[in-house]
Amino acid sequence: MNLQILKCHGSGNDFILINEYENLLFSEDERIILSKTFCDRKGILGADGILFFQNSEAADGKMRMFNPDGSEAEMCGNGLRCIGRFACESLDKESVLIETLKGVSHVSKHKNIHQSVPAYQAELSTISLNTKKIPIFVNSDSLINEPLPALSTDLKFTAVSMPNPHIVSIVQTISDNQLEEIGEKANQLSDLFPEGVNVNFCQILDDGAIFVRTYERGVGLTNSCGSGMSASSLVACLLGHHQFGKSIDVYNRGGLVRCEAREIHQNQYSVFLSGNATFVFNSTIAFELENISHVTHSCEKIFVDEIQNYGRLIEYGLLTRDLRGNYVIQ
Ligand SMILES: N[C@H](CCC[C@H](N)C(=O)O)C(=O)O
Repeated sequence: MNLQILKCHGSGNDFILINEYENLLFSEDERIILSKTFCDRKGILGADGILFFQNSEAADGKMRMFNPDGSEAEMCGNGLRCIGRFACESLDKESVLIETLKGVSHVSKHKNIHQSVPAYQAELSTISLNTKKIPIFVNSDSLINEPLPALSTDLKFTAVSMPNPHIVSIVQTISDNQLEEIGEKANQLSDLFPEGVNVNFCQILDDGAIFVRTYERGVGLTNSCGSGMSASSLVACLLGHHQFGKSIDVYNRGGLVRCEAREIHQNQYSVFLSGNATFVFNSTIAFELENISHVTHSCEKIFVDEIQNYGRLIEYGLLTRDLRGNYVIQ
């Protein structure tokens, strides 16, 4: 079959977007095969996930997101901005409602985060600190800045459902090796995290910004994780490092986003995640589902200006701040 795809990214977290708005193209098993094959970075494409844009009876459109290991996620913050932009442009709207596995999110075009880098804002509002909702099997209703000895002898964690599962640790310095070790261990402990978990290290920077690095369930270390940066911003407010209702610059290996956590009612939260939704290329993929190992693709359009403008944003980030979270001389 020949399949049109759009490669896109949110803060360096990259996705293959497949438009099924007019009609569904794949069975459930085929979606798993596609995500494992097309996301494989040893193949001709490679990505942190596949986003299926579908029709919805409850909203303007629906997002289904699959990780490279074939698992489906309840939320994908960076992907939500990309699908939100695709929906706005396809439906000629400035804002849309996007149905996800466990809720509906508002996505709207937002003020640029940097010249010529259009930004979109996604509202993550299906959030819970209840351990049963995450789920994490511990003997308490919530886990707020507590040790998890099964993972680490010195770090403390806060568990939050976005509604995909996250744990966040506020750390002094970010070690990729330590994060990867804890991330792998956490996703092997099914008696603690029955549905796996995304693990986030969050560094509070001296100018009020934060730096977040994430080991993603079903992926591993990624340039950034939208729901992880949102979870980390919420936890930074819960632990008194930041104020609810104020925008936080969130730096990451893929660039930067802005998050604003709000307490809507007691113990009910929303996080507004603003950042780029960059289109990279359109391509037609030719393959046979029966023998999907043989895939060819012909690139129809490369979004050169968008790629260059986002690259300048990264340079700016590097000039004013090492994206690994430390200041460098300007
Ligand atoms: N790996 C995540 C899904 C993608 C989340 C991330 N890419 C984001 O932007 O939120 C999970 O299994 O929950």
